[in-house]
Amino acid sequence: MRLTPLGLDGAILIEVDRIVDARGHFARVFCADELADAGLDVAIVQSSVSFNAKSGTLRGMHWQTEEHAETKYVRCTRGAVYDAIVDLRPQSPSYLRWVSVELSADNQRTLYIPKGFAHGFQTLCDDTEVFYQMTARFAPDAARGARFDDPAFAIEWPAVPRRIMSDKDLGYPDFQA
Ligand SMILES: Cc1cn([C@H]2C[C@H](O)[C@@H](COP(=O)(O)OP(=O)(O)O[C@H]3O[C@@H](C)C(=O)[C@@H](O)[C@H]3O)O2)c(=O)[nH]c1=O
Repeated sequence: MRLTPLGLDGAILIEVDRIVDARGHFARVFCADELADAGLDVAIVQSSVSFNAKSGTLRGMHWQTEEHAETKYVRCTRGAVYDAIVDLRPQSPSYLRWVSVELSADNQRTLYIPKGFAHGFQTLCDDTEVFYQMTARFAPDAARGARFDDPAFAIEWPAVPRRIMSDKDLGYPDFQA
């Protein structure tokens, strides 16, 4: 695996090294020992799948507060997404900055998102599946969100003819820094 820092403190892009043969290829996408040696949090307690029927579906921006804060490993296992994260840790050198990466079934990348970040994605094609693993269990009372177009972050999203979003995600008030 190859680990590349993304410019926001602690956020990392994990890429695979493919071992190719006549059948196709093999690649490791997660190794607790190797990732822990690199300083990553590997204490995964839940994994979830998000299926998105239509291109232009946007979920986010989401996080959990305080003791429920979660590190996430995010992969796209079918189709492709534009994935965006925002550093919401006030003490961080990258506070309120965002980055995006394209994750797809083809590129087999994993986005490592530390605790204290908001996370969201927009699908780039129909029938897209996102698989993600977390180090904290889902805690609805600790779940928080910010609007994808919040001016405090000004994330640049790919243009789409129509964005498909939940009412919850459309309704967050402006983020209060
Ligand atoms: C996230 C989550 C939701 N749910 C339920 C709550 C609700 O009834 C239904 C759909 O929830 P949501 O609308 O919040 O799902 P969704 O918008 O897909 O939420 C996800 O968005 C991405 C961007 C993330 O980063 C994830 O951590 C998660 O917050 O599933 C669970 O039971 N467990 C979970 O872990």
